[in-house]
Amino acid sequence: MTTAPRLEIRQISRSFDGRRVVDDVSLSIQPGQVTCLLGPSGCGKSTTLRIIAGVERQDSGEVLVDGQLISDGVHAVPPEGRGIGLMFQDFALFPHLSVMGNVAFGLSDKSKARARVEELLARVGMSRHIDRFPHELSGGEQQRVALARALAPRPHIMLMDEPFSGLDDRLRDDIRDETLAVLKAEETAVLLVTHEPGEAMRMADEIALMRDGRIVQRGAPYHIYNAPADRAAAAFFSDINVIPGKVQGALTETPFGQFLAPGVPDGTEVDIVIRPQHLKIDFDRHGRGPNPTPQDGTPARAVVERARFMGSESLVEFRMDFDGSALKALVPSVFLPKVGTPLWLMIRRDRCFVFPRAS
Ligand SMILES: Nc1ncnc2c1ncn2[C@@H]1O[C@H](COP(=O)(O)OP(=O)(O)OP(=O)(O)O)[C@@H](O)[C@H]1O
Repeated sequence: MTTAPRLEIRQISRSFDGRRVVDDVSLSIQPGQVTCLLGPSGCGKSTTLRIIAGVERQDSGEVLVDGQLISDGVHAVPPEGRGIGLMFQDFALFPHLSVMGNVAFGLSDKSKARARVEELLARVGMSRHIDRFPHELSGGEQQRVALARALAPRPHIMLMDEPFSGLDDRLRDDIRDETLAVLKAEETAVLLVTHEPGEAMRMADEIALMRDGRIVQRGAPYHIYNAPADRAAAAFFSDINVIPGKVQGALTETPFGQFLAPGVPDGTEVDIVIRPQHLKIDFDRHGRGPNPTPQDGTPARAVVERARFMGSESLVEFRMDFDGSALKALVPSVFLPKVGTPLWLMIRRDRCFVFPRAS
């Protein structure tokens, strides 16, 4: 038996001043699943979230909760009737209410409120602060209380818009992990908006990558990172190297030998994309490089233009002998070559992506 997704949106669109900022967006989320809506600033993430929450209306498309239609652009269940919890970056606590008062705020059955508040505060590690007021708490503590408050009415769905962006890095990692544990334990379906790929990869069961109002790719973090839909999708997650080529007879010529481009018509310009951590470096042996292996392919000589120590890694920038193009490699930081050193580069062919060049 298949059960309806906890949250489903179908072909949602919304325009402002004649510009489509949400364009035919569909998504579905199961109980206990975290989906991250990831994309650059202004791509339409928050508008999508606001439509689901019911504080913005769509021009077309449907929102369903547990298979029930709650909004189709004409009829809409009001925000408070949707069973949806919200947690936004600027969702401040009520300053005049204690932690207890804040977390109990959305609970209608006051006789059971104390037990529920205590349960949630224990879960977010805030039990001993139950009688404090917001101004007596640190930013991270306030965020935990905000999470407890959002979860108190047992929402089936939680919408989170950059909820951790006000926190410093270390605290943010801890609170993210705690939040995730609590949301999973409560079987809440979560849609989290972020523009940070690191946050999405850390939090998400599924990432929906959004650009110019559209979802350009959906999948598990591992899949999106390792099989990006296009060059921009690859570039969103890390620095990339782009080796340009032109296809002749299903092959393209590069400094690293020929690359297969099956099914690509002759004359098509392509970009071969590789992340800097997938370049290998080897020493120059009096003008000769390492012996090629089938996986690494042909090595190519290059000269170090810049090398930066970055803690656990070094970022080394090269100028290729073949055509003067520039490439970057991320290598363990025990290796920090001097500027001007000739070295040999190899690229992990199984980690390269070949995309037709975008015009
Ligand atoms: N009420 C509105 N009236 C006019 N334009 C709007 C309105 N709300 C949003 N927009 C525009 O729609 C586009 C998408 O905005 P949205 O807030 O959804 O993007 P976002 O991806 O969440 O960005 P950010 O990460 O910066 O919050 C932006 O160009 C924004 O200026």
